[in-house]
Amino acid sequence: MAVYTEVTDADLRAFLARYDLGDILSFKGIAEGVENSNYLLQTDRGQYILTLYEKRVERNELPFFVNLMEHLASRGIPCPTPVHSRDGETLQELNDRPAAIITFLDGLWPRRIHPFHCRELGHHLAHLHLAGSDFAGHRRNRLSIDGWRNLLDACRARADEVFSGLGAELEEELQELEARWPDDLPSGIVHADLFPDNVFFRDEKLSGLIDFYFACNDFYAYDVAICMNAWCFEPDGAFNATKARLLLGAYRKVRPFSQPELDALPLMARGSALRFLLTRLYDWLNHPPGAFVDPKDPLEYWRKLRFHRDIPGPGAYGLEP
Ligand SMILES: Nc1ncnc2c1ncn2[C@@H]1O[C@H](COP(=O)(O)OP(=O)(O)OP(=O)(O)O)[C@@H](O)[C@H]1O
Ligand SMILES: N[C@@H](CCO)C(=O)O
Repeated sequence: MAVYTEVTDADLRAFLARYDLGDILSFKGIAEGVENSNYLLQTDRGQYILTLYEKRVERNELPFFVNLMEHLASRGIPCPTPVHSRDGETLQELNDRPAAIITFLDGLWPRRIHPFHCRELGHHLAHLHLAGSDFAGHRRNRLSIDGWRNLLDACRARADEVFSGLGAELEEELQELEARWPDDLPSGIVHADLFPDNVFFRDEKLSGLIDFYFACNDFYAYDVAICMNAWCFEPDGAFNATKARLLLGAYRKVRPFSQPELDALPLMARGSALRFLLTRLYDWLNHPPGAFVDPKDPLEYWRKLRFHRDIPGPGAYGLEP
């Protein structure tokens, strides 16, 4: 369910009068997604997504996200482009919410991951990192290591409701990451949430990258590790080294890893697993009964974290050192 704010035909007509998008052919709410209200809009000029930004996206950060999409799209990244109103604006108000119209991207997100998806992803992720390198905006990653401490503090007292001892294990893991987390790896704009439901494919080719609302400045290798965790484990929890090799191999052909980045990959993967474990744990412990959206499984990420903690080094990802 992702239509929190209703938009009537009259609201829509008044809103679209600010744009040069032609005649409305159809307009309907999109069920997928949880953060914002999204509508699919078809006019005689094409298809668009109208997003009304709900409470979880901070208003003062919207220009960063919208300008970033525009910048990346202008560099050839297959991401949505914000549509300008007649007076040149990309952000507007609709029904007391900030709102934007972005271009529609063709394709479907993969329900089942095949090796070719990982190769395509690695290639496009590296291009995204390169394309973001001359973007003028900056956004600190609030869900990086200092943010994990706040999240763990908020969950610590009740973590053992998931399993006895989880709280202590998380504390130990975070302390080790705090002691070892680097501060000098190559960094820049990262997507930070490039899960399969944010990546579209057509005919085995990547056709779209969406949902830039966690994008921020952080280590490139951390973004790679987020993808490895989200794409290279099988539904039964087994790590698929072939998928990782394809993802990392395609990435490094476009943007080679430095030796410190390669060495840091297992640590980045642990950090990235802890980040999603903690946000899922927080949601799992705090979701209201009967909420529309079922919380995602925190333990999936606990198992991933343990995998990366137990490997001897980045060779386990199928790469030459
Ligand atoms: N530019 C686009 N082109 C085509 N479809 C899109 C586009 N943007 C969003 N969608 C569709 O809308 C759905 C929800 O979008 P999105 O994932 O950005 O929602 P959200 O509520 O902002 O985020 P989250 O997934 O974090 O809850 C997507 O699954 C996709 O079906
Ligand atoms: N991709 C996140 C949720 C949305 O950011 C997760 O799977 O926990």
